[in-house]
Amino acid sequence: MLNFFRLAWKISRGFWKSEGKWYARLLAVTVIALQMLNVYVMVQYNMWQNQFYSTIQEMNSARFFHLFLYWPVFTLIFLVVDVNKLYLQQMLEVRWRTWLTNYYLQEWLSKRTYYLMQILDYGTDNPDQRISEDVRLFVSYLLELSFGLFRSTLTLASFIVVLWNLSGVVDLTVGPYEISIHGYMVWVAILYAVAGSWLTAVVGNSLIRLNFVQQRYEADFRFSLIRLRENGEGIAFYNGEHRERASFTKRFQFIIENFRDLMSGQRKLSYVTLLHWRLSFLLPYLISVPRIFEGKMQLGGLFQTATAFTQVEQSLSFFIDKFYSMNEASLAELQAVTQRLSSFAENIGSMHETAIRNSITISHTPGGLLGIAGLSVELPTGEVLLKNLELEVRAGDSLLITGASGSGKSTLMKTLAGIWPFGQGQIRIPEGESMLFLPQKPYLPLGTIREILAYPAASGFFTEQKLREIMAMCKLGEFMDRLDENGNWSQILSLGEQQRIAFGRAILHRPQWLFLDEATSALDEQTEMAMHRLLHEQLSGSTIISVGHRSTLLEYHDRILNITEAGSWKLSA
Ligand SMILES: Nc1ncnc2c1ncn2[C@@H]1O[C@H](COP(=O)(O)OP(=O)(O)OP(=O)(O)O)[C@@H](O)[C@H]1O
Repeated sequence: MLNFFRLAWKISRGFWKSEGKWYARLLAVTVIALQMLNVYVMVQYNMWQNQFYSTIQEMNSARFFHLFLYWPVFTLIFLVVDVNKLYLQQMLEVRWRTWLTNYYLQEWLSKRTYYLMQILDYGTDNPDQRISEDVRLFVSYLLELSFGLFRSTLTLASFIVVLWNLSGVVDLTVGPYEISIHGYMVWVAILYAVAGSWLTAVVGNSLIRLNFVQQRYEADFRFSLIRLRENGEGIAFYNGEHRERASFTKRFQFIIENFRDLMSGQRKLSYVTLLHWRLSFLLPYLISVPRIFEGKMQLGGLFQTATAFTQVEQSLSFFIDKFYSMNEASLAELQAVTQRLSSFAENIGSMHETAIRNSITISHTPGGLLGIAGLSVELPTGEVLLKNLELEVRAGDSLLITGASGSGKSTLMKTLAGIWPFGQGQIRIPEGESMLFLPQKPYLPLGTIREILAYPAASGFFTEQKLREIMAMCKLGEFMDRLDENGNWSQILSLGEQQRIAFGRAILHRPQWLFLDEATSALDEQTEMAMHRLLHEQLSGSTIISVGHRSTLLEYHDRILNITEAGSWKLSA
């Protein structure tokens, strides 16, 4: 239990010390103050009841009606306090969740943690679920349980003494008959609850749809996060983090907007449910008041008991529902969520350490030169893939990297892109020159073909005419009329078509350095040659470094780096 509090505080403290801390603290203090006010007014109400019934016992009807005027005042205070307490609690929840989601997104995207987690797999399952579902549950459960515990403790302490001192048998008049019914309040309560449930169902109807939509938005948000995890490599090659971030923010916005509608709907429903709850205090009085005027009964004690009983019963059921029931266990769920979030944060930390430990130094130097000195590329296990590579590639050169399957060609490309941290040596990157990496399986973001072609630039970056021209060159003419069609194109297009889209992207972006990692593997030899010819024509000044198996590629490259057995290599012209 102590460990749970420690972990929960570790996850929470950032928010309570963040930029918006004063507003958050003000919201929390206001909710607590409203809760205290609520309990205070409840005690006043209970005292008012004493006076009220004494007046009835004295058969002083004038004073009775005078005291009765206090009831709407109490009711109004209860309604305004309770409804707004919930609303403010939800405002705090929205702010806290937004902060915590942004925090985890920032940590997950920084230092390419999302990609390192994918290649190292230190046991963080579904990071997307941690960010979308667990953060939501953590914030909502923690607030609900903390405020609920506070309120119930205060109420229980205030009313348990009252109930202890008041008890008795309930006498009831039904028409001409006087009967004593044990459990009378229970029957009234059951009927009243059924009526309340029906009314709640009618007023709360719109909440069902809103909840449904909310779940869909949550799932959409989660799915977009899953896509980043699945396509980590492609996004890392494109440095597409900023575009991904924009897409996440947009989807998260839908969640928050719908949640605001939910909050308004819930506010309406709360007026009904809380009015129902408030009326339940009046009901026993209304039923019994005629007999008091007849002087046949002294019901003050009974109704006081009823009020105190309701308060004590509700406070106690909070403990039972939220704390002691291990089946429904909100606390158990909160503990699990806390555990999942803190292990996720720990794994992010160890990924950041891995990135820092990276002993491959990448520097940016002027002069249009890619220089590699003493570069050894390793696997996370320490196994060496490539030993002591010395290589210089000048602007305008072209280099083909060959070698048996599994020899480490793709890993060398990842190292040059700066996304593979395992190994030693120095890489000098030409300063201020644009670089583009095309992997074997291109990354296609969700959206239209126009957005996909422009990626990682924004969709409006290139003119329609330019896009059509490039599509014609890359033999993608059949999709020209579908430029603005939304779809999961990575599922629709063939790998060859996807690779031609990546070529189109390269020509659009005109990088000074282009790295192709088996980027034409799915094309037939003729189309492959046509694509390379196109690159040479369109990007004549660019340096091209390719990984490939086919001999047809030799024609388009000046030099060959062949990775041979056990990490050795050979450079030939
Ligand atoms: N994340 C990883 N963890 C452990 N081993 C890895 C990881 N990524 C790659 N490897 C291993 O590194 C070796 C080199 O892989 P790489 O993809 O660089 O080979 P390649 O020469 O490009 O192969 P191919 O020609 O088949 O594409 C392979 O044995 C592969 O199993």
